[in-house]
Amino acid sequence: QDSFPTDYEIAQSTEMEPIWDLLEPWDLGNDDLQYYGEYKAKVEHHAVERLREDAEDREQNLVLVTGMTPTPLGEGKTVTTVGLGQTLNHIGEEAMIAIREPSLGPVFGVKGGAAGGGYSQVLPMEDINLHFTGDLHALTSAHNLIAAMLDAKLSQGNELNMDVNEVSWPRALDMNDRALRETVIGLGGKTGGTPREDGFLLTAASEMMAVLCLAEDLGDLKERVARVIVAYDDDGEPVTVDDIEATGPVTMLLRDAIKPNIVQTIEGTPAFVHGGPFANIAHGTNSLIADKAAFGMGDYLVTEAGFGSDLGAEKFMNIVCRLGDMTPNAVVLVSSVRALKYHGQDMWPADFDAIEESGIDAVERGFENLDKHVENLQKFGVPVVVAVNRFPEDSDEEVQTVLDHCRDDLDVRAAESTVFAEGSEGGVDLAERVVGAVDENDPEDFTHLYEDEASIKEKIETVATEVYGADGVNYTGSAEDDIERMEELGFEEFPVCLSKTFHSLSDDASKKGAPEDWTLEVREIYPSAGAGFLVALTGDVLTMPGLPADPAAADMDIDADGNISGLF
Ligand SMILES: Nc1ncnc2c1ncn2[C@@H]1O[C@H](COP(=O)(O)OP(=O)(O)O)[C@@H](O)[C@H]1O
Ligand SMILES: O=COP(=O)(O)O
Ligand SMILES: [Mg+2]
Repeated sequence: QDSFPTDYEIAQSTEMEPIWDLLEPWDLGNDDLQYYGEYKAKVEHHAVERLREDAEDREQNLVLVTGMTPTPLGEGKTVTTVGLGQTLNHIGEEAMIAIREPSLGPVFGVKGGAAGGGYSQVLPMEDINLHFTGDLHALTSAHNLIAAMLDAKLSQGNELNMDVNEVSWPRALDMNDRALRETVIGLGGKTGGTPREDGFLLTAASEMMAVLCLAEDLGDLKERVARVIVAYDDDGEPVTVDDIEATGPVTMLLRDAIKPNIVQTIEGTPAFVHGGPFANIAHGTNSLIADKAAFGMGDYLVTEAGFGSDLGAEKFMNIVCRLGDMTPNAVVLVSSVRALKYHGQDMWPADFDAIEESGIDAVERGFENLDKHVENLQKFGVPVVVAVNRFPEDSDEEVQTVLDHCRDDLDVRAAESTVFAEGSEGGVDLAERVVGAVDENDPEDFTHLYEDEASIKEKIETVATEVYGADGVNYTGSAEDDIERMEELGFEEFPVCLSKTFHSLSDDASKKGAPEDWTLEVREIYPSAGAGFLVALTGDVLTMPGLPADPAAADMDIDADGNISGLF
């Protein structure tokens, strides 16, 4: 691939339009936009409201992009989302894109940026992958203001009678720093506060992120912030952000972050890039505000849910579409030859690059994983289109084997996609099959996997058995007591967001394919009362990831003229 330019080189060689010129034909003018330089903007509240109203008179064809269980590098959902959005416009449809904004954790870690790649990127990729418009910084500050005000209450009179062992609000940082996973704070004697165990989670896993992504508008955001539970008192009663008098200042810190960011793709398609929850430790899709605004601008909205369909897509269907009252009209399942080969045998993610095998049988052995993801998605009653995201090292024969398997054995639409290497020229077959799927779809067929009235255990067990392929669920740690507390608090009707490894359909990262004869371990359940869902922790999933010994950061640099290298 030496000849192929880097993502950054392609981005730098693209002549971007000033964002005000780009958006003018899409009915967004100067007084609708808060500019962050020439190429980035936030959409003002009144314009979001107008777009929501405009959406009532438009077709709202919602296309979700998900994937099979990925290798540690990712299989191209963001690339496919951007590429498909570009291609739909290229073939004459009016399409919008909505994706999440990157976290510095993965940018400097293993996966790198989240602005797409090749000729299917959102721009300016170096801004978007670094500080963008400051939303992640604002969310980190908002999260930590709550933590600081909580500890101030705790160590200066504790008039709320908070139980020091029942504080449920850690600190946050937008960096993969395992050393901060478990900490002891309040040291230093009388002036140091109240000594207690604490820790950090990645900002993407903060309930502040989830609240931002599910809020309707600034007023709703404030009400949700107020409801966030940060601790329990000596009687086991919840203590909220409002109880510690932090609602106002925290919402004030998010007054810009709540406005959706809008940028452009390499081919000049407008794209919302807003909110950034991961799909393993959080719910995994961009803000509802961006989705609802996008529906007012185009007849198609292409949006991405993180990691495999067992994570992002399951949560999109069961949580986001439920809370946001949306109905997907088609789902694109991104597959790759490299991921299929990866699923031919059990292996730890770190051993991924050990795959040398080539040829058809190596690809065919991985079909078990792809088939399970297709089967899962069909349970939601939404038509599936498999995209074979072609990498440079793939042979025609390997790609054709996947297409034939999908069309002949699974009887689902499938298309080769080369939107990475070619932009919209490489996405026409995929886009046409997506349009076909949307045209044939009956939105009435869409269904959640469980009803609001189902019990908490029924919800967890439905996802575990129907989506992950588990035989059942084993509740360990505090899980049983937590469920009782959730029921006492009246949260039984909340949907459940399962936090699980993304390296496997199961909760064991070394298991590939479609693991059978296993039981899901759920060890803790806590409420995201502001977001409106419960979080169930499984296995050894980490809300504060760590950096590898050789992080992507080590290959990044900037010269005296500001030219960046190594960012991808
Ligand atoms: N067809 C492709 N050829 C080469 N590199 C690709 C291709 N598709 C994706 N990539 C690269 O793989 C990585 C993961 O892509 P991304 O779209 O972020 O995946 P996901 O969103 O599924 O995690 C990125 O570095 C991206 O540039
Ligand atoms: O939450 C994870 O998202 P990606 O799969 O797009 O990295
Ligand atoms: Mg992605």
